[in-house]
Amino acid sequence: MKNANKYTRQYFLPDEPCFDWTRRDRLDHPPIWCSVDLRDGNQALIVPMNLEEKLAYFQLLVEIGFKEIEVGFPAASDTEFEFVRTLIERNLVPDDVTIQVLTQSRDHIIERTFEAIRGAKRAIVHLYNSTSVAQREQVFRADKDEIVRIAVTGAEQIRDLARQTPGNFFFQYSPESFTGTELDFALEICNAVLDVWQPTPERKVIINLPATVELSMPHVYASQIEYMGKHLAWRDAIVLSVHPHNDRGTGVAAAELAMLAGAERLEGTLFGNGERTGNVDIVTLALNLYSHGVDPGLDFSNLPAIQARVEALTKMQVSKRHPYAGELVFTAFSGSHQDAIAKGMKWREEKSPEHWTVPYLPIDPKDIGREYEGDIIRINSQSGKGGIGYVLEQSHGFDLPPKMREQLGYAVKRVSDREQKELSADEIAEIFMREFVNLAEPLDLVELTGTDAKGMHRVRATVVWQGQQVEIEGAGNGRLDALCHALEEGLGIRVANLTYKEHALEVGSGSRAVAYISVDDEKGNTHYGCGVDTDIMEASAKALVSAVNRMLVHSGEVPLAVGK
Ligand SMILES: CC(=O)SCCNC(=O)CCNC(=O)[C@H](O)C(C)(C)COP(=O)(O)OP(=O)(O)OC[C@H]1O[C@@H](n2cnc3c(N)ncnc32)[C@H](O)[C@@H]1OP(=O)(O)O
Ligand SMILES: CC(C)C(=O)C(=O)O
Repeated sequence: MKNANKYTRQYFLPDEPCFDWTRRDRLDHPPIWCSVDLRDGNQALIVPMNLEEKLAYFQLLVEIGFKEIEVGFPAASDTEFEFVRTLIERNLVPDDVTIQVLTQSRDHIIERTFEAIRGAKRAIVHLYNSTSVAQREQVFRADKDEIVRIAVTGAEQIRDLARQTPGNFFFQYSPESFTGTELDFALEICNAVLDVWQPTPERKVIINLPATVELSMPHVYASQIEYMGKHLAWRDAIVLSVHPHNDRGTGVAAAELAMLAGAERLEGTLFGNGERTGNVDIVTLALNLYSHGVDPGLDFSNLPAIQARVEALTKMQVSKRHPYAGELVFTAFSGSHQDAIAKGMKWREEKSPEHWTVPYLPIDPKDIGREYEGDIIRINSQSGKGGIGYVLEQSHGFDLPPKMREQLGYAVKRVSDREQKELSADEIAEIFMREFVNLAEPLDLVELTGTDAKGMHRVRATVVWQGQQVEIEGAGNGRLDALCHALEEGLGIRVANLTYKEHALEVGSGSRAVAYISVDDEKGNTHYGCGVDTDIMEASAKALVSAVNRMLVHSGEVPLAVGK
């Protein structure tokens, strides 16, 4: 990148240390949230929303719980104007919600704005003009006094029209491009506007300090906000507001640090829609607070539904990696993450159901309407036994012994790697059934009968072995032991170190039992099999035969001839 010297710093630092905010590590209450989706978000869309879409979006914002909503720039277009009139005339704004409208500091635009909000129960008139060095020089070609005059003239006109127009109006001023403005000039212009509006603690004015373009690292923005909070006049009659954008990808960090530095109000949008890289994302900010145990005062308990509505109305897509909302953000494909999540979920269930500390998952996906199944653990060739076993257990109810999970894990990874694809829970179950359950090759158990006498169990089994139907018999201190002896004595198949586990299969229709058996071959390698049947005795015999079949196939052992 040979042109780096083309760029220089465009932001300004306070001329005194403003780092009190660094001593705070946590936000303990939410800011006053103001959604600017219908204005800053809308003005950045390829096709801005129409009247019906804006009405539907407004309804969504109200449902989520926003109490301040910037509904548009009424002088921008007939749609914008009509929308504001519709909200007021159809009485669609709840009593506890204040709408906000944006205006430039130009006569006819301010007049049109007041026509739009005539009769509003509560409306904030938001005045802005650009104050940065770049905009003063290049866009307005005006000196500081002229820029202050633009702001003051607009503020006076707004003050006067508010007196003459029916409705209940509050005021907000933004020195647009604040982050590229010298801080003493930002103070001067805000104070000049405040002098016009004469706020009181009972009727405050909002001073909104936008990172119109994010020019610095977030700690610089925080220090700028702290400085303004310390030095603005009329301090007890001001609500200090921020409006971060995300040009450097640190909009959320900037907003959080600004709140540590004293910002009381925050303007942003759902999922960060907005000019260029977007406004700061309120969903992320709210859920970050939530993950620290603070109720954000906004309801995102059904985030997938909110996302679907926003995507349909804005025709914008939320990225698969978007914090909290993205399709993949609660998903682990990789083995060690899956293992830790599966163990963490179990630990929580047993030890601490009221607290959430599950590794790799900053919040409980269920709290925002996400599902565990299919959302958290997904399987591909990077996955491990823990995750694969977890998916099989959650989806199909098989609770495999740990060593057996390992064997299934390798079988599943092989398929995913070979086919280069993710495997669904049903595909994993299919591999499990095919490789481990009720196996009848090369040995097929056709029939098994048994008797008990004086603690001794005897079995007779009909099996198909090497293409022939054979009767075998054996005795032992249990049915499985007797069947092992029958296999050894009748077919020369020797098994050692048998382990056994069983449980009821609760997932799926009908009550079935499942048994897992492992046997060791002569080299000491362990082979697992599984049996499923309505009868537990049948299930365990099938599990043994399945384990033996896997041993025969995988150990490469040549069994003795029939009848030996
Ligand atoms: C950071 C932000 O997001 S700010 C909000 C930006 N949003 C929008 O612009 C969307 C809605 N805007 C619009 O529909 C149009 O721009 C309108 C209707 C407001 C104005 O339209 P027009 O007058 O046709 O054009 P335009 O916006 O180009 O006007 C630029 C003029 O306004 C001046 N101007 C721009 N902003 C302001 C302001 N806040 N206060 C006073 N004058 C301003 C410019 O200096 C320029 O002046 P000039 O004519 O002397 O050169
Ligand atoms: C009008 C202001 C607040 C704005 O949208 C911005 O600076 O980004």
